[in-house]
Amino acid sequence: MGAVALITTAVVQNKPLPKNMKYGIVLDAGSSHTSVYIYEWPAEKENDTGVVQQIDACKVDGNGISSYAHDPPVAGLSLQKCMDKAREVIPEQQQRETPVYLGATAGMRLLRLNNATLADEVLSSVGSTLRSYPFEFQGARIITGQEEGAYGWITINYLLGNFLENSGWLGRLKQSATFGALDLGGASTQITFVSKKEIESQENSLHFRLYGKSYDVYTHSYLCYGKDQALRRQIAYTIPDANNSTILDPCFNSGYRRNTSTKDLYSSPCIAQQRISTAPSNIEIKGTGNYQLCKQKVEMIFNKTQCTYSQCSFNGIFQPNLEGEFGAFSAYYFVMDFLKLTNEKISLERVKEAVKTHCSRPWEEVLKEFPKIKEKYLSEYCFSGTYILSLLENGFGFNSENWKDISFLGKIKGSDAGWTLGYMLNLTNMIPAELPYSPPLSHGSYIGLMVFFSILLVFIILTCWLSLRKPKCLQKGII
Ligand SMILES: Nc1ccn([C@@H]2O[C@H](COP(=O)(O)OP(=O)(O)O)[C@@H](O)[C@H]2O)c(=O)n1
Ligand SMILES: [Ca+2]
Repeated sequence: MGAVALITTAVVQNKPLPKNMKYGIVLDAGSSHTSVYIYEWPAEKENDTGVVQQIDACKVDGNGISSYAHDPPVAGLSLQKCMDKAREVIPEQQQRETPVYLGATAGMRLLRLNNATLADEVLSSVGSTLRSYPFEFQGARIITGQEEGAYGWITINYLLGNFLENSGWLGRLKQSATFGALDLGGASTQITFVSKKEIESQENSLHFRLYGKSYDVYTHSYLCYGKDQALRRQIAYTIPDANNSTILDPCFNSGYRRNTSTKDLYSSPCIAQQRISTAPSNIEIKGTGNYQLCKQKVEMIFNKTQCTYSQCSFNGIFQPNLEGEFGAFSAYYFVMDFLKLTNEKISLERVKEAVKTHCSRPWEEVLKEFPKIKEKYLSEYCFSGTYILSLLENGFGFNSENWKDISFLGKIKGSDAGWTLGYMLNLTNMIPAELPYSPPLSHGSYIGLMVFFSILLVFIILTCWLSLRKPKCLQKGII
């Protein structure tokens, strides 16, 4: 009876308390669109790694907030539908203590370069909408390219569980067990990885201490090298003169046609050096679908000639040798997923063949096969595939050898790969510099051991009792 009481007490007394969940909201105000992410984690475990999970993602209708520069109040209104949804997802009693962060990226960086006042107006418009909700508003700001790179790196390694793996004594012996992060947006692209070599330029160097381990990280954000801005630059290279308004473009499938206004094309600061005064006001782009020619045109935007460091990627930017494995996400994933090239066993040569084949397909055929995909996206996969290959190979220096080290990542354990999770983890101080104390036994193992020892105790008591009784019986028998 004593043993039964012991077991019951152990189980009842140590039953885990009902989970007290916490929530956080991050808005990723990208150049092409805004997404609202909702995260959830158990309050008592917030310093563990891998406990924060994305429970909802909502895509805001329309384009990115920078596209509302002509009418800033509408930028805030555009967020309402997704914020109303957040109010439905997060339990009412938790809403007041749920932080909301908005981080704007390269689209807003470009708007700020064009017109800082308009950029401020857009930010205050989205800020006042977010303040009108019952959450704890923590600010709406333009994050730096360095932050964007760093938080993307933190997100994927947190979700992959790499920090936990490195934190034990065995992990400390390992060289580089984190994944590098490759993020391709519409207006900028980031590359971030741990480097053993000296980082020669201060602005590309980050130092982190996470879960008791130090990381020296290289990062760079290339403004204007997101795929939408790169496409503009590629088109701007062949603007015809006033007498002729047609461009033959090898980066679009043959048979594809698109009209574009030069004013719109030239509105971006990324085209500053390519503007010509004699350009017609409207141009018609006609696709010719030729991968090789497209690649040649795309490569014109990488300047490989000047470098004041021991080595550079392009445009005179220092980059140490690539090290370890990489996770490529955002537009890298969307494009490669469409082209069915995310399987890591596919070699670089086969990827090139597949992009070449896609570029050579007539537009009519592509359109027939994918009637549900938005025409803007569908028409740009030839360019995007070619650009991704050029950026990775010609820009960052990947080759047939280390291509296998790139994994194209959409979601990791249910959460989107991107900078938002890392941003929230940092701002809520959820990643400790040192290893948090954790009891040597988990709840399950503790109960298991209690049960085991209780059974052992019963067994010992029974054995003793039997061995003490036996002689008495025998004695009785003799008598
Ligand atoms: N399903 C999707 C969604 C986005 N995208 C692209 O992914 C990119 C996302 O960039 P972004 O809006 O985050 O821009 P940045 O501010 O990060 O430069 C854009 O080029 C979109 O066109 C895509 O190719 N397929
Ligand atoms: Ca982005």
